[in-house]
Amino acid sequence: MSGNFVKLVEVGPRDGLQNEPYTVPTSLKLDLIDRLGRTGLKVIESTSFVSDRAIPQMADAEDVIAGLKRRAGIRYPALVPNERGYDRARSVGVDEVALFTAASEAFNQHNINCTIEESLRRFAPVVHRARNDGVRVRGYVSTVLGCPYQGQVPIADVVRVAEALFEAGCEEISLGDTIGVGTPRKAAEMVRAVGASIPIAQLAVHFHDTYGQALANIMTCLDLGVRVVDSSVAGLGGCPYARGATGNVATEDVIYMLEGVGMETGIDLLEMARTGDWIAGELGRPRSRAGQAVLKRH
Ligand SMILES: CC(C)(COP(=O)([O-])OP(=O)([O-])OC[C@H]1O[C@@H](n2cnc3c(N)ncnc32)[C@H](O)[C@@H]1OP(=O)([O-])[O-])[C@@H](O)C(=O)NCCC(=O)NCCSC(=O)C[C@@](C)(O)CC(=O)[O-]
Repeated sequence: MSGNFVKLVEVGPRDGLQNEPYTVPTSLKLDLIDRLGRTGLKVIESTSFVSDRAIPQMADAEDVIAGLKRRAGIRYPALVPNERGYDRARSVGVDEVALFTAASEAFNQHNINCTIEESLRRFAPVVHRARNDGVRVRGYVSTVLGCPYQGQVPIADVVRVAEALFEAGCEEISLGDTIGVGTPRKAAEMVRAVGASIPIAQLAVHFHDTYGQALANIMTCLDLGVRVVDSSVAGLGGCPYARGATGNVATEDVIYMLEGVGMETGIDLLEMARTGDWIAGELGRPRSRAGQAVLKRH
C-alpha cells in the first residue's frame, strides 16, 4: 500500500442500516450497494449473518448477497458472529467475513451474549474453516475508547483483544470507537499501543461521530501510519447496543479531508456525495456536511 493511499471500507449497508427503525427493503439495500460500487470503493461491507431476533434489519442477509451485482475488483464482506453465521454466509458465496467482539465485557454481553473469551472460542473454528476455504477474515474490536455500560476501557484490554484476534488469524483488525467518545490524543495512545504488537498496515480505524471528533481522530491515526479507514455514506448508522451513539463518520467527509491533505482514495467524491444525498433522502436522514457542500458547487 503506497504511503499516501488510504483504503476506505464502506460500512453503510451494514453498520449504517442495521439500526434503522423500519425495515429497509432488500431492493433498496441492493441499490445502495450498487451505487456505492460506482464510486470507486473497493470494499463494501454488505450485511451481517446474525440472529434476526437480535438485528431484524439484517434478516435478509442471504437475499442481499445473492442479489449483489458484483463488480470486478470490489470485495463485499459480511459480518458473522459464529459458525452458524459462517455457514449461512458461505451458502450464498460470501468470500470475506468479519468477526466481532469487544474490549469491554459488558458491551460484549449485550451485543453477542457472551464473554470476550467465549467469543474468541467461537471464532476459532470459523477462522480455521475460513483458512481452508480461502476466505479472508477481518476482526473488529468494539468499545476501544469507551463503553456505554462500563465507561472507561483500559487500553491494555484493547491490546489484549486485538492481539488475540490477530493471532487467531484475522488479517485486518478494525478498532471501533463504537459510541464515538474518543478524542485525538486518546485515539493516538490506543493506536500506538495496539501498533506495538500488530503491524500498522493491518490496522483499521472505525470511528462513530457522536461528539464530532471522528475526523480529528482519523487524522491523528493517519499521522501514526494507519491507512485503512471505515466510514459510512451520509454518516448512516448507530449501534443497536449503544444508545445515543450516532452513525459512523460520513464517507463524503473523510474523502474531502483526505483529498485536502493530499492523500488518495481512488473514490469520486461527487459520485459519493450524490449517493449520500440519495440514500439520506430515501431514509429521511440528514446529509453529510461535505456531501452537501460538494453538491451545491455542482
Ligand atoms: C451472536 C448471537 C447469535 C448470540 O445469540 P444467543 O442468543 O446467545 O445465541 P444462541 O447460540 O443461544 O442462539 C439463539 C438463537 O439464535 C440463533 N442463531 C445463532 N446464531 C445465529 C446466526 N448467526 N444467524 C441466525 N440465527 C442465529 C440460534 O439458532 C437460536 O435460534 P432459536 O433456536 O432460538 O430459534 C446474537 O447475540 C447476535 O446475533 N448478535 C448480533 C449482534 C449484532 O449484530 N450487533 C451489531 C454488529 S456489531 C457492531 O455494530 C460494532 C461494529 C462491528 O460496527 C464496530 C463498532 O462500531 O464498534
